[in-house]
Amino acid sequence: MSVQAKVSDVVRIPVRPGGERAYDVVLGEGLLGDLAETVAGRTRAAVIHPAALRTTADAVVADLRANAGVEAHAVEVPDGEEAKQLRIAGFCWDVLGRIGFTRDDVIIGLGGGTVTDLAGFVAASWLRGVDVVQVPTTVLGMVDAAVGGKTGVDIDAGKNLVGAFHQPLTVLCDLAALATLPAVEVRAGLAEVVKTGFIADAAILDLLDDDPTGAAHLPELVERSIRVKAEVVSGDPREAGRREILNYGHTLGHAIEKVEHFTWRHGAAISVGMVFAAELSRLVAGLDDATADRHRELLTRIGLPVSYRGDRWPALLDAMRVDKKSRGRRLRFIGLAAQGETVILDSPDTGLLIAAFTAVAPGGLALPEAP
Ligand SMILES: NC(=O)c1ccc[n+]([C@@H]2O[C@H](COP(=O)([O-])OP(=O)(O)OC[C@H]3O[C@@H](n4cnc5c(N)ncnc54)[C@H](O)[C@@H]3O)[C@@H](O)[C@H]2O)c1
Ligand SMILES: O=C(O)C(=O)C[C@@H](O)[C@H](O)[C@H](O)COP(=O)(O)O
Ligand SMILES: [Zn+2]
Repeated sequence: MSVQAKVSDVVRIPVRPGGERAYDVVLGEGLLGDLAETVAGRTRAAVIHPAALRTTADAVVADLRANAGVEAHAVEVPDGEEAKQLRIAGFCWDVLGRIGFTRDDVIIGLGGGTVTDLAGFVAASWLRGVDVVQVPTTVLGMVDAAVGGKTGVDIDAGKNLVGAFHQPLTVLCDLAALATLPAVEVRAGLAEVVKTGFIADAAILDLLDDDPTGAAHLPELVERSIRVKAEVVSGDPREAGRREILNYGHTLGHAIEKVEHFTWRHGAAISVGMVFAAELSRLVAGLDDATADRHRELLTRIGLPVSYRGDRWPALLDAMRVDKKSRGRRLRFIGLAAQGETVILDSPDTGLLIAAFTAVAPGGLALPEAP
């Protein structure tokens, strides 16, 4: 495989986080060829990637060596959430040490959200911060993970609990990469697209109603989602306030991921989390029935899960307490008062939390009996 030439129109979406690096998210087909120009002048590049993208990574390395004069190295990491581990960050740091990576060298994150999160974290921590170019190759990576500078790894105590904010140099979303993406991964990415629809851009939901596979409108869905994320992150890069809306569905979603030992896809977990958030919003924020019901209907049509085991409630509640939105002993959720109108649900009553969870637990809660 060789790096493709540019074949289509390119859209540039600005991310302008005040006080932090400004950059563009570039969206089009055949963008890998842009990498040589982007990193020209650097001495070294480390291309962090999973096995599934080995051929692409090798082609990028060859291109950077031949056309940018950069000493490029492929750094292969485990697949999926297995990559987002301190042990794997340690492996990457060892490689960087071995190849003598300096402050003006550049890391390239080539892969799904797990890889861009890991590569971003390695870049944030190596020598206290080096540049990273994000090249997301999944729907989820393009519409969400690679944009906005949240980087990190999972630990036993929970999801993304160790990390840093570190904005990339640029984000290259090459839609051609999605040709090899398995359908189950497309569906997982659509969960974040649906999230963006409910919190901000209702047109997204209409496009998915029209074709729940996403295929008919994929470039538009990706572009619309990136535009929302870019706008939110530009206004609040360090999540001091409004950026929290991007966490819609994530409080329960991340808890499910933890309880399932990170074997669930992120998109699948937040799909259940959004149905729960919608039920809670119906109970405490006056969300209308049509919008609340639309969550379950649309996510089901896409093929995403909308329910979870009732007997796991105590473990989920424990996991939610270390969510980054929690303050002291207060659990906080992102809710919806209406389509596109987010609200903070601060310390909802336990009975209402249980009522909302019961709506996503088909067999009921089946809590352990009191001794
Ligand atoms: N930093 C953020 O703001 C942010 C936002 C959303 C999600 N995330 C994180 O993103 C992660 C999920 O990302 P994901 O859904 O992309 O999962 P992923 O990175 O595990 O990728 C999914 C699978 O697709 C494979 N793959 C990737 N690109 C491919 C391609 N083009 N062709 C074929 N196979 C390919 C991968 O090897 C993997 O097996 C989670 O860890 C989540 O927490 C981060
Ligand atoms: O970019 C954000 O901000 C988000 O919350 C986007 C989420 O989709 C993403 O899963 C993020 O990694 C969650 O962040 P966390 O701070 O809850 O770990
Ligand atoms: Zn997410």
